[in-house]
Amino acid sequence: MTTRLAIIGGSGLYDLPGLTDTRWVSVDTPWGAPSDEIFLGRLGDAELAFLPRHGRGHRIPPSEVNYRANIAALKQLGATDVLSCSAVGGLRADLPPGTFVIVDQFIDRTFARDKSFFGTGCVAHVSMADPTCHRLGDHVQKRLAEQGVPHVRGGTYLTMEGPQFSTRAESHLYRSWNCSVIGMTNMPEAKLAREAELCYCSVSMVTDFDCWHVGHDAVTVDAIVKVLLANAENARQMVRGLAEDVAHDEHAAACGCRHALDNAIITAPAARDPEVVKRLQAIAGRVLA
Ligand SMILES: CSC[C@H]1O[C@H](OP(=O)(O)O)[C@H](O)[C@@H]1O
Ligand SMILES: Nc1ncnc2[nH]cnc12
Repeated sequence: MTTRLAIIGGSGLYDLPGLTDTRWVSVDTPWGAPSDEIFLGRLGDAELAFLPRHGRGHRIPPSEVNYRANIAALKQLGATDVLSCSAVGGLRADLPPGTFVIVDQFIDRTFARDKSFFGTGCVAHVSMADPTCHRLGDHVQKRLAEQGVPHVRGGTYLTMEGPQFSTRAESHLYRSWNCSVIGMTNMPEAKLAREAELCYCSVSMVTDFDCWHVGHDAVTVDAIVKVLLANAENARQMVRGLAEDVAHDEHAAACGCRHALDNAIITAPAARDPEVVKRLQAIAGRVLA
């Protein structure tokens, strides 16, 4: 299996200049339409797909992003690896704005989103013990180090429902849970990537200190955008380098993420709903064929 990298661009990352053979393609999925058309292009001999999570112009709020359609569309286009880029608030004093965190754990506090491709007619339970791809994280870390970008390997991303930012009491609560950063989008994205057997790595760029830090004003969109604009080129450069590395990674095919469904489906074959199974071909064809 070849490796194909997809980038999900978060706040401030709505395009990916510098590619060749570029085009925007429209993709439909059994779960509806993704956030926008998907941008395809090449970097050297690497093929890339790019999807702006909130759509171009940032039209879609975090609770209304169709996460299932986004992940399914990337899978349908042949993506094997997903790099998720996000803006986050820092919940630790040693994670100031401008720091990139290669997240490796999540706490999911969202409650108004579709979180699984599976359901009545075909039930599955994938492991989320290690929700991100360590191999992909290695590539990201290497690139950020080469670029001299301040970064941290590992951290817990608290996903809140939003769209309002946290109260001060909530911010302190999440700090007491040892969370590193806070955002509104990585769940259920990471869960769905796992169900679709995609390698998933979240790179979160700290844009603010949320509202817990006595020495800093509470977060505003204005302040976030300023930091995003100042750091967007770091993110783009990292992505461009990563494309080549991922394309030539000999270990990719053996990655455990790509076998997440091996022991996950519990519904007996005879009890599966044929319509549901048909829909699931888009993301689970490997085990349901
Ligand atoms: C623009 S401020 C809040 C907004 O930014 C983050 O989005 P993303 O993860 O797509 O970069 C955060 O989760 C909120 O959706
Ligand atoms: N403080 C914060 N809370 C939630 N999402 C964010 N995205 C960027 N900063 C954030």
